[in-house]
Amino acid sequence: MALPNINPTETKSWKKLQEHFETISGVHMKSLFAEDEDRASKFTITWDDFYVDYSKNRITEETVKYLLELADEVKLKEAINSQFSGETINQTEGRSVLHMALRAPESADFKVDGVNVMPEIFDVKKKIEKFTNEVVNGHRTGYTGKRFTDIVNIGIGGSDLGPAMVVDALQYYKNHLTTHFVSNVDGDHVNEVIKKLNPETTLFVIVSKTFTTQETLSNANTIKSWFLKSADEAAIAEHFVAVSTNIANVKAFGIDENNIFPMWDWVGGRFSLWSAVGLSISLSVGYNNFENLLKGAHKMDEHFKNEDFSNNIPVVLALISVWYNNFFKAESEAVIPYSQYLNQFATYLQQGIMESNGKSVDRNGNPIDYQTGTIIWGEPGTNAQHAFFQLIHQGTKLIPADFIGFTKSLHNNKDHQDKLISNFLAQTEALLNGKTKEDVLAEGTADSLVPFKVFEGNKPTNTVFINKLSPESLGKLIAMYEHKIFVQGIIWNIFSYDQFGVELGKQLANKILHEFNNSADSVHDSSTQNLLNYYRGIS
Ligand SMILES: O=P(O)(O)OC[C@H]1O[C@H](O)[C@H](O)[C@@H](O)[C@@H]1O
Repeated sequence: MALPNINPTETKSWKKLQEHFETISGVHMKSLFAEDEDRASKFTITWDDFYVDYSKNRITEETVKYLLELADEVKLKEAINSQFSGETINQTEGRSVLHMALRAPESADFKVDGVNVMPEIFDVKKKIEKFTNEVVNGHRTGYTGKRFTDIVNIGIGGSDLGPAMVVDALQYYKNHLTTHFVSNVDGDHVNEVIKKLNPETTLFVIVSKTFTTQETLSNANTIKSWFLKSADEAAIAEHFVAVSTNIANVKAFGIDENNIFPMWDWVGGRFSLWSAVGLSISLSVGYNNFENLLKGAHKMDEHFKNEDFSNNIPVVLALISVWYNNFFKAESEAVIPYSQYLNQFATYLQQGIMESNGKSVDRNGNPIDYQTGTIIWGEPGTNAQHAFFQLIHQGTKLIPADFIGFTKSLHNNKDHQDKLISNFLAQTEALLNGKTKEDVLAEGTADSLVPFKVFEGNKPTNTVFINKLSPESLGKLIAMYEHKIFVQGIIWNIFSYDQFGVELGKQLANKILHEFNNSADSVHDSSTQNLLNYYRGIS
């Protein structure tokens, strides 16, 4: 069965939202708060250890009502059911989209082509658990009998960003193994990592869903050659494992069959950290913590699937984002985690959000005349405050922002935590209220400086306050954004699970690479041709 196929701009609710927008776009949120003392609690969802306050948005109850009607009109509920029941909702690639199955309990029933996939998921999970325990406990050793000290994840895109972000985010829970990530085809990346490694004690995890990706295969081959300078071929079986759907290519690379961790084409690369792609997570924080990450994501799946839309965190966040994207014409959204552990979170989300929803044709293949995927960016607070917050506060662009914070710190330093959270709260308050001319004058500011010190305010934020950063709460948070992506793709009537837009550059790079060593027979524009000649002349 196909996904619903409804042009959102032709729905009744879209028209209502358009008219409603005209009445609300000039309203300051300050007055919305002043008019309704229950506003904050009306627009707050509490669920498990999540407290999500979306009251600091340019919305009223009427806005939410129309947005919820939009969700109904585009048949969001049906779409969610189609996804969870394993229908081939990735229609352009003819695949199901079932990363939720990877974090479901063994008793769950997720079917692809009528076959329950839970048994094979659990076979691989058991393999991950056994392998993790053997490496962490030192029962599995390198070719000279020494225990492993270092793990190198070799992958790119979805085979790198998720594991890298999670390993960094969960460093508090880490064991003695040092984990490295090699992704870029830039040889300086792999060589800098190699400098830190001892071949006798390093385990290499090659992660590539397709096992055809230029960057990953180049890095894997470079590492293999370096490794073989100290070890012989037989040692590869002890030091190299692979995660892939392409078993034939993995074997051709020389990886022992027992060292292959399979994945499936119904797991999109950017949603794959829950599969064996997360092997380096499991190795870094131990299998139990990896399980807890999955458990958290599963809880969010249940919330998303079963909760009424008005109280459904991913749905509400997605609708608010559509409101800004399509009515206020906001181009970007910032994600600001008040946790240094989430340093790579925005980078990770960029792939998930922008690769999924960066589309400009609808599900009929027709060009779209409304906005789709938002630009995502961000950095942890408080650092971000000292970098780009000026533009959010006083620039000309509207940048809705998600503020993510944790009520408890992991190292229990109350002094730092109070300072961190006071900033976390103060920023959304400042963005809401701004600072009036009267306030500025009352501070004794010279008249000539007043205009520069006035803050308009009325800048929207969502606050996602979570009890504490743990594998489980991180799993919930990531899954929250995954479902937000899905909801937006449904509303915009696009296919969120293909990424044909990354192919053209790859094809042309291969052609140019060929030309570096062969007489050129293809024609380029004069700019590209000059640059190519310039490189050939001096390289
Ligand atoms: O895991 P791989 O097959 O090596 O793919 C790695 C990445 O490369 C591709 O170009 C896609 O754009 C990404 O979605 C994918 O995650």
